[in-house]
Amino acid sequence: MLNLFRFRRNRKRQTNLRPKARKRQHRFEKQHQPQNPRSCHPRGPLGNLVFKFELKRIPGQPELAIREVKSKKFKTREGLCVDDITNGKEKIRISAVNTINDENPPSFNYITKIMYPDWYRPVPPTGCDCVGRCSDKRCKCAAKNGGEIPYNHNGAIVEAKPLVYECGPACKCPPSCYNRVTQHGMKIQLEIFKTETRGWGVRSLNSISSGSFICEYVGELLEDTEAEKRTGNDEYLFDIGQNYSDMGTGTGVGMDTGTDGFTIDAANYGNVGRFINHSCSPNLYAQNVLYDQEDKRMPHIMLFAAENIPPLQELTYHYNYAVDTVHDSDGNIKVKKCFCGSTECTGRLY
Ligand SMILES: C[S@@+](CC[C@H](N)C(=O)[O-])C[C@H]1O[C@@H](n2cnc3c(N)ncnc32)[C@H](O)[C@@H]1O
Repeated sequence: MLNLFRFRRNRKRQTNLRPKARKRQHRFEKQHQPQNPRSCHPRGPLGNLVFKFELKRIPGQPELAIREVKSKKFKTREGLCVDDITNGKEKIRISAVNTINDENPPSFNYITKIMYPDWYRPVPPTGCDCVGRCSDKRCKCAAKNGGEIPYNHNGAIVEAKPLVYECGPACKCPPSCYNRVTQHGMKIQLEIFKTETRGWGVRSLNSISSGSFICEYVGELLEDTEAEKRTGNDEYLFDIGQNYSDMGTGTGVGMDTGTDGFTIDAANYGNVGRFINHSCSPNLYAQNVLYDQEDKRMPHIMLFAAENIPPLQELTYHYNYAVDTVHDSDGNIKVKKCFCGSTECTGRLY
């Protein structure tokens, strides 16, 4: 009632105003119009209705992961058992968190680069001549990728490819070139955590957008014949040949290794990639990448986000085992149940 009264008084006063001032007055009145008593929504500065909502938690609804991460400082995080499993070897530290039991993560030698065999002599790839920035049309490396740089300007991979060629040491472009992504290493803050059923797993403290580079699968590079001798300890074997022949879709941790190929063993020497579990509905995929050498039989295995991933969701990829093809040292078929928990779970890892 009071508002209405003021409004009327202003209208009266308006008649004595000059045109410019009247316009201003009009605008003011429009913005501060009394509300329609039947409408419960206030009006904003432009006279539009403003709808306000209040979000209330359902009783018992769990806290959002993002809050859990942001509200607690690292040191006070529940279950924190190792501050940095990399011992300072990565640019970003990777913590280990165990809220299940008192176990610490298994010991292994943390490495950040693939360990090549003694006989290995890398053949450096030919580089591009792009002085300023690489572009789809002129860059020789883009040409190797089918005429386009496989990343966008945010560093996200555009699509999965059999093989991605990044610019390398012989290229004239600067380190900031957008065709250099995985070679700069991990950017996403990861942690390892103890799961109920699958040993240790990996998750991120931040949300991850689709196409982001997560980490490389690093370990000792072995010839398949050498890897086959490690059947008793095959939990961390990644068959590169399998990944390459599958045109970038398959992976193959612990796979039956074929001949004439290479395998990465991360059991004794490895990085955080060794802790990434299998899921039948994975949120990561393994991408072959070459940049520092030319041999297509041994590309780097780089893991990328296949979708947007919220904070603290476990990161997984598909190991791509063919069921009944994994054998123990006596030649018997090994059976391993899958506990990924996905609705699409096939029940068997191998
Ligand atoms: C590369 S390691 C992954 C890290 C492992 N969880 C650890 O604690 O070190 C692969 C092994 O993890 C376990 N694993 C991974 N994904 C699994 C799944 N979905 N179901 C059951 N076990 C799984 C299996 O023992 C498998 O051989």
